[in-house]
Amino acid sequence: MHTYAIPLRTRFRGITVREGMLVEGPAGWGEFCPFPEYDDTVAAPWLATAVEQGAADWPPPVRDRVPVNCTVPAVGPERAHHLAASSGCRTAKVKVADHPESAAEDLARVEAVRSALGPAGAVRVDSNAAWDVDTAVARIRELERAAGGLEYVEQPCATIDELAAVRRRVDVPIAADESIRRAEDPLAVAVAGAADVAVIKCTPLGGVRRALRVAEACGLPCVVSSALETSVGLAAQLALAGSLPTLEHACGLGTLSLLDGDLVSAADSSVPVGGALTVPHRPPRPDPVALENYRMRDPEREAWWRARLARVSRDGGTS
Ligand SMILES: O=C(O)CCC(=O)c1ccccc1C(=O)O
Ligand SMILES: [Mg+2]
Repeated sequence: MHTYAIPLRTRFRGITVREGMLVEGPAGWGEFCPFPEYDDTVAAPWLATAVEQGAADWPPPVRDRVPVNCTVPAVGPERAHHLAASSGCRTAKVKVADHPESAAEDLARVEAVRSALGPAGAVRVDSNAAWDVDTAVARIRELERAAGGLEYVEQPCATIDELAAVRRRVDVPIAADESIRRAEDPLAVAVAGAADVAVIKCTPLGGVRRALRVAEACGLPCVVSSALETSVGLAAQLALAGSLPTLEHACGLGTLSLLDGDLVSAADSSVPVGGALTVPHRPPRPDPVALENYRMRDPEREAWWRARLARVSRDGGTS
């Protein structure tokens, strides 16, 4: 196994360095990278995803290429314009509500992204559950105007009931992300009429096969989205995106550019070309030079990750 620490190019989700481990199975490598604040119970399905990948136990894909969005973090308008324009993607996902006074910056950012993509592009926003219902309704209307139309807004509020309330009051479609983390969640989202789109991440859900069942239970169009993995973990997400029976929206898997580097060779790297990624048929192998480059150098963090992996492999899945 290998423990890594890769700096982020821009702070994302409050983190500046992505840490995780690569673990080798009988048929390939998987990635174990639950965010540091997650407890062992939450981390357990992340390990299941890595174990499934290590067994190369993925369903056969039904498509070779997956269109992706470029992800625009909470940056200024010039940088946002550059990221969207240079991505080659026709869809952009813009992070908003990064801090309590962000409203004006958010409007400038979506305006810049729209001008970069042109009228034919699609702009979606993600507020990571930051708003209450009234704030969400007000902000979504302003953002929609500034963006000249929004494809959807991802997780405007924290709870399923709040999502349903916002959905009744705005015309912009609602996507559920954080509300879909456990296998029983999608049914709750569906019953409440809380969303138009389901954001599915196989990494926290426990693997490609499990996520496919979750997607089916949702009965909604799905967007497969990254958990900020390296190309090793992104391979599982791409296997999921490749095997969904239908795919109507660009996926949120173009996130490698948020990291300073990768753990595989350039040929195996999941960098979008022409706004799309290729579905891998087997897990990519880590590259020894890259592994050394991004090896975890802090012995305390290294020990922390090894202890976490040991605990979760021993009893994390059962307790
Ligand atoms: O969907 C994307 O474009 C990128 C993935 C992304 O935003 C993300 C990455 C890691 C953790 C949470 C999220 C999120 O969607 O909120
Ligand atoms: Mg999200």
